[in-house]
Amino acid sequence: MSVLDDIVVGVREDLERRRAARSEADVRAALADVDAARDPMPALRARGSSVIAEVKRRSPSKGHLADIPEPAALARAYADGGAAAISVLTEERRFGGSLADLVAVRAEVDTPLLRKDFVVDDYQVLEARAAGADLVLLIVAALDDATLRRLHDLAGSLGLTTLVEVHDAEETGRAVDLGADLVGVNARDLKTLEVHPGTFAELAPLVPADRVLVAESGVSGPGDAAAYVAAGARAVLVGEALVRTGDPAAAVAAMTGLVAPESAGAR
Ligand SMILES: O=P(O)(O)OC[C@@H](O)[C@@H](O)c1c[nH]c2ccccc12
Repeated sequence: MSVLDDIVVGVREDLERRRAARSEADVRAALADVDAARDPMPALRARGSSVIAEVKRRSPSKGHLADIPEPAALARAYADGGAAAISVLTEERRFGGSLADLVAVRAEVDTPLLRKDFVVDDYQVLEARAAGADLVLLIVAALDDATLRRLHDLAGSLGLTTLVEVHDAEETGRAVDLGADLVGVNARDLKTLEVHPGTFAELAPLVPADRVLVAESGVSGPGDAAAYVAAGARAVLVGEALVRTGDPAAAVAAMTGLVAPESAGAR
């Protein structure tokens, strides 16, 4: 079993526990009480790079990254640094997150929020919106086409933006065919956990220029961000480098507003 398959097994167990405690009908009823979802696309399409800053305590590949006793305080720093969106990892077993983190961050900032998890079931999309998320991640490698489309449509019907994550050419084709406006290229292969920094430049030309590309994983600072921007990224999604620095606001600001040099291939 690949690492991804293994993670999804645990995610399904956890989600069935939550569904037993709170019915889907209850979650749907709660949707009436949340503010309309914020649209992250105008900021992501604007000139100059954007940062999607992640609240991440640990990962299967790196182990412990940061304690983050107060996710809201970290999110405040990200917002102050000019993050276009904030990603909150809600997976519990491997990443040490929870939906409670998302709720806490939502109460603190007005920035668009991404629920970063292994979404495989309608229930998770509904609970994301009910918790105040504005975006959800859909990982192409974890979903068959019918499920990918159903989750994408459900998210759209709730006003959620989907970040559709790919790590090879086949998955990129599936994301493009789906009509995904926001495509994330994850340099970390979730099947092996290896990082391949060249993946972004390989896959970017396969994505039509009207879509917004996000470079995900292994971005350690402005130099990496600039390289991705030159290869066609409008945004970088950064976790580890931001949760480990002493000044997350400054770190976000340093990766924001970068523009591709004239010589870079326009997408
Ligand atoms: O901490 P990094 O290397 O900056 O990576 C952030 C983000 O890309 C990574 O957390 C991630 C990308 N896609 C995911 C899917 C599930 C869990 C986590 C991820």
